[in-house]
Amino acid sequence: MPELHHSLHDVYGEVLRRNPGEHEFHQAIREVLTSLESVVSKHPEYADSAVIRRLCEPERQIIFRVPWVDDSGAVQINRGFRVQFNSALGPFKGGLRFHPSVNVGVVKFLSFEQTFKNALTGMPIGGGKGGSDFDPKGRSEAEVMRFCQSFMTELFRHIGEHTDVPAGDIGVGAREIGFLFGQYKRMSNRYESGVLTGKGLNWGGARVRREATGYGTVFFINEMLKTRGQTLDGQRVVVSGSGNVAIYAIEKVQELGGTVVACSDSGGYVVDDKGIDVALLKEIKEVRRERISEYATARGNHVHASSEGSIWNVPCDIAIPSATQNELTAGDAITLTKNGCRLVGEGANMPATPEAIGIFTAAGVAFAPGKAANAGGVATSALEMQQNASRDSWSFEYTEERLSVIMRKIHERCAATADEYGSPGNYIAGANIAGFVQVADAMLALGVI
Ligand SMILES: NC(=O)C1=CN([C@@H]2O[C@H](COP(=O)(O)OP(=O)(O)OC[C@H]3O[C@@H](n4cnc5c(N)ncnc54)[C@H](O)[C@@H]3O)[C@@H](O)[C@H]2O)C=CC1
Ligand SMILES: O=C(O)CCC(=O)C(=O)O
Repeated sequence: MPELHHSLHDVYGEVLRRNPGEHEFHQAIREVLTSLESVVSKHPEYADSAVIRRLCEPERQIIFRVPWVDDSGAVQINRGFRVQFNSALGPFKGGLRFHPSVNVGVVKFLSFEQTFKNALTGMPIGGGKGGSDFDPKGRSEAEVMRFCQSFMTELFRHIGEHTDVPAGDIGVGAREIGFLFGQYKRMSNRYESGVLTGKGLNWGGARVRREATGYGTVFFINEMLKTRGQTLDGQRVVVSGSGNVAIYAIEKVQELGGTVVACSDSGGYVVDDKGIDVALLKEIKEVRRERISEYATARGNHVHASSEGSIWNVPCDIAIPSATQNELTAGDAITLTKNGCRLVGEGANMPATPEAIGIFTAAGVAFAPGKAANAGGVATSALEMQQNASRDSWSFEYTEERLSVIMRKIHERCAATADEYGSPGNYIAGANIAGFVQVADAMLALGVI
């Protein structure tokens, strides 16, 4: 890991001291600060005005108790979080994650990343993220509903279409957004469509929001390939995860001529050399909510399922990690590179460890960071907010075209910024610097707040 310029080193020291044990948050901050070296040497005003220090401190952090009654009548207690990181560009915006690994450090890293990602979309949205250590796995629909109602009973006083607009993330899809929206409506006595995004199509949701993160990631990868004179046609692709992002990334890769040969869940992975059958995957994951091993059972003998080893052992040209943070390690990066992988696009938030990124960079593997590549989800959420504000509903084709233009512009902006700051082809530097400059300039204009 490179040494930081002394002013950035001091900022990082303060982050470590104030946020002990929050490793993912430290990791996300360190990556951005490393990219800012060239910015502070060109523009010392960012260091002078303490804007970088202010940007590393969330505006507000909310932690609350979520009590609920399970199907056996026992009282369960979970912890709820919402970190409202930065609202210089607009209302806080970002998803809710329900997973046992959720803690304040994870939510802080996600909301910090979200701030830059949202800036890159070019939409007027600030950064936030939230969630709970609630584990939806194995819970009945009635339990999930009671949990969501209790969670919103506290959250509702902190959100609003002009304040903070949550959406889904791991463990939170259209079903959970429905329960959350229902409780918000009941508590506030307002049909405030713009308070949550990812809603169902017949109650204020936007077409393409479900597909947007996965499709957007593939649009971004397609732009990267174009700069190399290539297309997705004939490429062998591995996508980790089998949730919202993964399913629609797989769908779009195959629509554009690539073959996705493997996907996974937290229990293992499947290899299907004929190409993942997306309709079957949707049936298993979205309808039946079953394990990925069921895919192999349903598909027949040519599909190999494994609960040992790593999905990254499967040879591919392109890897799209779309499950969770730090899922792709240095060892995985070495294997992927040896097996001929030439491009990695992050569908998830921070799925590659810093060591893995170092290995890809040294090997000349093109690398797209999540805050740029997966920004299509939140960008389409902003399109949902636009439709809600104007009481409108756009067609699938029109919305997908808007998404593809947004992703092309994000790609152009990251590439141009990387060139401008002396790191051509480095999308990490391009994304971090472009996002930072936009948020920092807005913060400077708003005074010391
Ligand atoms: N849903 C969205 O619009 C967006 C999501 N993301 C990010 O994409 C990633 C995936 O999110 P979603 O698809 O929405 O969630 P999801 O809950 O729909 O799917 C998550 C998938 O990851 C798998 N998974 C979780 N932990 C795992 C582990 N430790 N090892 C292997 N697999 C694991 C799950 O089994 C599931 O297949 C997350 O990092 C999320 O923050 C990023 C941008 C937008
Ligand atoms: O659509 C949104 O507001 C949330 C998307 C999200 O959580 C993310 O980009 O990581």
